[in-house]
Parts: sequence; structure tokens; C-alpha cells
Amino acid sequence: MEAAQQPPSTSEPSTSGQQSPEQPPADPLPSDGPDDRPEDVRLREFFKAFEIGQKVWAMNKGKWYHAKVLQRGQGNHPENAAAIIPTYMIHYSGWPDKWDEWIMADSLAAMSAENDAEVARQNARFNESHAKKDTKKPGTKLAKNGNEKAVRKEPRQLLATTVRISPKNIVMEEKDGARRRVPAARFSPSLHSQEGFLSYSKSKRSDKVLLSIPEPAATEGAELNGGSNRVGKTSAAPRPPGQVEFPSGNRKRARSTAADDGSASKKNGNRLRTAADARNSTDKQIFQKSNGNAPAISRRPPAGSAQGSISRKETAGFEESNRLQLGRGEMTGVKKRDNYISWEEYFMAVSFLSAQRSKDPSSQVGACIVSEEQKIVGIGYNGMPNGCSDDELPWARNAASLLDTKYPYVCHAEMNAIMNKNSASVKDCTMYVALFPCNECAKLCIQSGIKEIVYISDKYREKDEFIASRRLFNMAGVKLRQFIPRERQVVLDFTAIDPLLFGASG
Ligand SMILES: O=c1ccn([C@H]2C[C@H](O)[C@@H](COP(=O)(O)O)O2)c(=O)[nH]1
Repeated sequence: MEAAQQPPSTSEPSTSGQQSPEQPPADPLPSDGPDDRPEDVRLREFFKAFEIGQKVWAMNKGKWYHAKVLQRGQGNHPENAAAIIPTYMIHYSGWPDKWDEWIMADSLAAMSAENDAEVARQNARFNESHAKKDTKKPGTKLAKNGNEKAVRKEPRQLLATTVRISPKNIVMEEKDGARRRVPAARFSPSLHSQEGFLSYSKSKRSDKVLLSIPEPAATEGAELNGGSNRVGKTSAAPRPPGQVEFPSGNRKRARSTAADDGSASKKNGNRLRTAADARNSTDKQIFQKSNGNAPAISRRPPAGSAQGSISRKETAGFEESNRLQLGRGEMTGVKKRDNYISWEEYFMAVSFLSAQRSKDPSSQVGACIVSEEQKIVGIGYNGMPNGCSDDELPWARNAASLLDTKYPYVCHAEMNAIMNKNSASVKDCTMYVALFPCNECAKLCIQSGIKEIVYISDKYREKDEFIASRRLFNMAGVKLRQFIPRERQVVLDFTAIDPLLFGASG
């Protein structure tokens, strides 16, 4: 059905001018004519900063939609690979998460009174021009024999607002014991979420209409990865200090160190969407998260957890529908825990935990290999080879002879993770590693089919081994992504499971 193929549809401009308080004043939107603004102004577009959880305008196929920032990343500037620009995983409000995608800041605009007005203007122009196209006379196309033949041009569906009424859109409804036919198109999406509307439209014809109840507002944008990447308000709960520590994320550094990031590389087939693409392209691939640089994992709760099957009659009013939107948690008063770590934090934390086994006094490196199904298939840390005493081999960084340093002996975390794999292969896996891999590890990763490296630190980026490894990764099309943790620390508290075990004081 077309709804599923369409990028997000109508979302009217807010009049609220929503903007998180810490945001600087929004840059005004460029007008939708030819972009003849100076280069520095256009570059600034690419470097605009948005916060996780921030509600924004996002451009998709020439039209602006309500969206929310889920994650931040970095990518190469489309015309200047050396320039690293911030990228954003966004969720289109009210739309299934399959439309979530990585895009560049020039496709985003902050919400502000000024931008809202500009968005309204541009969207109105868009609607106008599309309405004109839609009413075009039947077109012509070549028949098989090469002759032109008239073809009927289907009117374009603007799904959030209109549904053509066809026999397919007729459903049966029970009223006062009698069954009558009602056109599904009368169902007003404005009363419910667009998502609910779509599931409604997609549901089979039956006496009862299956309506997928939208997630309660409290969980909006709150879960990624089947309950992983927490964003928005619930993610703000600070964690106390603890044993497993991530270096702090630093946007500036992220930009300067991620020049290697192949995530936006065209060669890779994983281009990020820019505003220009958004305006011009009809290539659906680039709109889909599955082709972006993050794992495509459902943001939906498990089947049944926030869904229900109700008759259309029950959805008549807003209040009733709101009541039905309550998840089971609200009904029992017991909500699921919401400060759990995301998949990415989990995998990176596993690599950091593994690094705690390292005997290296200066750099403890851990690596964790994760399959496409989000299963850990290998873990390793830097250490001396099996059977080679780490008491006898040197741990020095500098010595008169290389032979008296650790370097010729130590096995790197990446190598150990690959060698320790518990699956037949690590092809298409992602490696989470504390330190950007060196050239030797890059070769191993590439040869073993690892398709993405997620790292925290790139502290040796100026060294030849690391320049070489970046080169190799980029040539081999391995995606490189610096992980910027939302919080510096993940705490492991052995007493958490049973505080009384170690005495009431904890
Ligand atoms: O890709 C890499 C690079 C290095 N390591 C290991 C090798 C050493 O044990 C340390 C680096 O020691 P420094 O004192 O920081 O030079 O990290 C690795 O596991 N993977």
C-alpha cells in the first residue's frame, strides 16, 4: 500500500516554536529557491548542532516534517571528504521507525517561530505544486510496440489527509445490532496518530477494525533497538560513578577525529541524506535506516505490549482513545525500568569490561564483536600470547631496543576478539573497540569480513600505523564510527542484586 512506501506525510507546522531551552537561537531556514547563499553560510548548515531528543523540522523529498533527533554521529561532507560534519538519526513523529534515518544537519531545522513560518510557507508551496501535478491530464508512455499510448495517471494520495474510497476501503461496522458499510476513509487521522491511521488502513477488512494503538506519549522516542538506545527525557537519569568508565564525548574532537568515518561515503553505498537529496531524490533507499549507518532495529515494543484490538466505535472520542493508549504499565502502576543501557552502550561496556583483564599498564583495550542479530560473537583484550608469560615479557613502552618493549609481543584486543570468536565467522559483524584499530588489526578485521568498527578513542590517529589502517578500512568499505557515550560511566554494582547480602549499609 502506498502508505508504507511514502516518506512521512503531512505534519503541520507547529505554532509553539518548540525549542529546548539550552538551544541557541535557531538559524533561519534558507528560502526554497536556488541556494545562492555564500559558501560559509552554506557550510554552517552542515555544522548546525542539534541535541538528542530535540524536536526539529526534517526535510524529506522536498517537504518539512516534524521529527525528533534520536542519535548523533559524524560523517564526511558530501563534497569534501576531509570535512567531518555532524549527522543525526531522526525519527519522523508519528511514523513507523522504519523511516528513521541518518541525515545531515542541512536537512534539519530547529523549531522557532521564524522557522515554523518558513516551513509553513515552503510546505504550502510544495503542496500547491504537487496538487497541480496530481491533477494533470492522463500522460503518455511508450507501449511495447514503441507507439505512444495514453495512460491514466493515478491521483497522488496525500495519505495523512485523504484516502481514496474504493471497495477496499469499505469496512463493516455494527450499529444497534445491524451491520452497515462504512467507508474507512471517514476515519480521521487527525483524531489519532498517523501511525494508528496507517495500521488501521493496513489492517484487514473485518467486522472489527484492528487499530494499532499509538504508543503513549511517555514512550515517544524513548526506545530504540527494541528497548535500547534511550533518548529523550527518560535518558537523563545520571548514573553514579563506578568501575567501568568511558572517556567523555567531545563533539569537537569527534569531528576532528572521525575524518576516517566511512559512514557517509558514497563508495560505501551508505550515503547520508542531505537536503539536496531530500529535495530532489526519489531513490527510496537513501531514506531507509537499513541503508544508513546504524543497526536497523525495531523501536516498537513487543507485540501486544502497547497494542490492542478495539472496535471503531470505541475510538470515537479523544478521551476514550487516550485512555486506551495507556500501556499495561499505567494500568498496574508498575512501569518497566527506563534507565537501562542501550545496545551500543552495552557492547561498548562489554569491551571495556573485557579490557579490565588487560595487564598492560598504559592502555587497556577491549573489543567486542557483535553479529547482525545483535549477538556477541567474540570478545578480547590486549595481552601476551597464550603460553607466553606476561611476567617475563616486557611491558615497557620505551627501551633501548624494541625487543625490550611490549610492542613486538602483545596481542591486540581486536586480534584476540577475532581469534576467540564463538561463531563460524564474523562476516558482516560490527566490532566495538575502545581504541581505533592499528594497521595490523585493520587487516585482520577486513579479512575476516567485519563491516563496521565502532570505537571510542582515536588517540593515535597521527601515527603511521593508524593512518594506514584508516586508509585500508576506507578502501575496503568498512564503516568507521566514533561512539560518543551519553554518559561517561556505566556502573557495575555487585550489591545491586541483593543489597542486604553485603550488609544493610550497602
Ligand atoms: O589496535 C590496537 C592498538 C593497540 N592495542 C594495544 C597494544 C598495547 O598493549 C596497547 C597500546 O599501548 P600504548 O602504551 O598505549 O602504546 O594497546 C590494541 O589492543 N589494539
